[in-house]
Amino acid sequence: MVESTSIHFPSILQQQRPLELVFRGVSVTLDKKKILHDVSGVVRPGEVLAVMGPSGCGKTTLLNALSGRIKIDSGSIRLNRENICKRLRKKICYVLQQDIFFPDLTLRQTLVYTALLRLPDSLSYADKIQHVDHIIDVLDLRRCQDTIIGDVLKRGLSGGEKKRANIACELLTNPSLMLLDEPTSGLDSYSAYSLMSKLKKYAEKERKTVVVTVHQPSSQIFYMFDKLLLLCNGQTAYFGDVKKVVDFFNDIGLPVTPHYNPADFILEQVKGSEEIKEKILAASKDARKLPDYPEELISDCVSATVNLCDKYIHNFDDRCHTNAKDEDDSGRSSWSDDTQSHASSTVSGTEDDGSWQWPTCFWTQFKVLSQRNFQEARPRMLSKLNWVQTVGLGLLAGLLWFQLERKEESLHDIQGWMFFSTTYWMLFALFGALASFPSEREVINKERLSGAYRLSAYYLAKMVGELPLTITLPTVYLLISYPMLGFHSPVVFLTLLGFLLLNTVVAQSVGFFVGASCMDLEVSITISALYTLATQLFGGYLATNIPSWLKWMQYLSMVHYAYQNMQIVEFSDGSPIQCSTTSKFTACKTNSHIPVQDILEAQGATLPLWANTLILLLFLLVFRVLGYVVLRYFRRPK
Ligand SMILES: Nc1ncnc2c1ncn2[C@@H]1O[C@H](COP(=O)(O)OP(=O)(O)OP(=O)(O)O)[C@@H](O)[C@H]1O
Repeated sequence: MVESTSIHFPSILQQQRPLELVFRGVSVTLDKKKILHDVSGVVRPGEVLAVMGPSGCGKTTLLNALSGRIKIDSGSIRLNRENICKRLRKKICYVLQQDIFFPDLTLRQTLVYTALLRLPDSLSYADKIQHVDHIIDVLDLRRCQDTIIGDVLKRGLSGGEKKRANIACELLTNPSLMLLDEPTSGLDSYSAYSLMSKLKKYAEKERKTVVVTVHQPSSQIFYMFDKLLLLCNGQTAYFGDVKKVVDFFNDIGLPVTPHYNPADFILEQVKGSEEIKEKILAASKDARKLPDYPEELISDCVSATVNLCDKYIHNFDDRCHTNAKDEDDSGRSSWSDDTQSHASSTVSGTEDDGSWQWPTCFWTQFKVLSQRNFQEARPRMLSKLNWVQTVGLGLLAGLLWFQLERKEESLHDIQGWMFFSTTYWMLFALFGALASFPSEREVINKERLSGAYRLSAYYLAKMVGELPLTITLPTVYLLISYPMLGFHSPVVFLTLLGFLLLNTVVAQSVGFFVGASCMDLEVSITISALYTLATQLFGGYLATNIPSWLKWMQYLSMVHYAYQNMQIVEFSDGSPIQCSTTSKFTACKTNSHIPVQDILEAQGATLPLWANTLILLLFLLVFRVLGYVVLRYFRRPK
């Protein structure tokens, strides 16, 4: 980390007001299990509060509560004496324990897209890029800026680099309050120290309020914190100055062994016997009566004891109004328009304007997300393996049905090629969309929770950004196989291609809808397999004598419509099919060629081209809308 580099924010981002965080008597129950009981603390601008405690004591739950991601049963969480609300949440950034990114994007691309989405439109593109460069230098990420983020399958950034990348994304927006869940986990001692000292300097210099959860800090890191909140079974075991914690333990008869890391010592105590835990918790309760216990944790600032708070109110802009007004404002804010997200680090141009604003307009969000979607999906959708598969199958299909004659004897083969082509691209698109969804969902959820963009902008961008990639491979496949079949009409080729692509895009919508609806990948694969196989059975090629009571099923088969359309085009506009001497078509008794209608009826087709197309478009619309509704109302990020 570049120690000498301080953080310079563009002037528009410097308008952030320092925030004092006060949480008092916070209790949280999850799934009927009491996780936090009466936890209190205060962190002032420029201070770093460390939340420590054994695994499972409720550190992450506390950060979730402070960020507004989970509801509290009782108590209050206030920023500058104001109950936390939607408007204030945008000033909070929450660096999650997990590093959630698109694995195929480079670090620089990730940061640039974050800046373009989360910095206000009033900043120019050049300023945003300059700011990204600056943050890259501050967090000493220049050497790895062009490395992909990576995941378990692809090597990319190291664990420490990912952690810093995670923080860099949040720092970009110059948040007033930073909540960091175990930022040093997985780092070596030097990197951990370096990161914490950078955060400490940042908090001091920029008057930021920082809360971090840590597991086992070194003593060097431990004394870097200003305040400590020690949790034991979800209760406060100690809250106060870090420098006084040793005295606290000494005073209750648990003296810290000399030359022993105090952080290790106190953690061992709160993991000790029930008797010791009781002793510590009782002493912590008694400490609330001591004169140096923060006043704002004793009295309720808003309700009655305004005088106590006056001491702090002068430090801050008194534009922070009462809670009632705020809730009223936020209820009417545009935030509720398109997202259910709350915790955010987004910066909008002006402060305290009473309503929530997206950092960028819809058009910017759509443009940036389309670009990002294209860049993120390209390596996945146009991977070497997919090229090999497409070219290989195009050649194989071309060789299998090579130079087919336009005779009744070849009819079944021509139809076989059409049916294979439609079903193959249906499966490819549907399962492709399904497989990409679980990892994408995590990133979207994180970004929706941070209030980075409208869901509608993301959704539209996803459709548009991926479209060129979705249509590339089927086009190549058709370009290879169609001429090999011996068919040469460019008009027929283009029309067939149109229907093949429509079928592919419809299948992708179904995959996206199923992926969005099912949280469990196995369930979504099973549902998709059932649907696609049923769709094939009722497509009109495999079974031509469908029992009348099951006939309705073919109307749910998207392949049915695409396959029928391909036949209508090929047999109407291409060269006609010659009757055989022993033709099964009655029309061949008087005709030398099979009428198109007879070919279609033999396959159970009844609808004209326009009707099949309209139904395919309806499939597309319905599944796209359903996918949006599911994400908007049923799969809200929590
Ligand atoms: N949604 C939930 N429903 C029920 N229990 C939960 C839920 N989320 C967390 N818990 C439980 O709450 C307790 C506190 O979890 P939390 O993740 O806050 O602990 P932590 O101190 O951050 O742990 P660690 O240090 O291991 O990350 C744990 O016992 C956990 O199993």
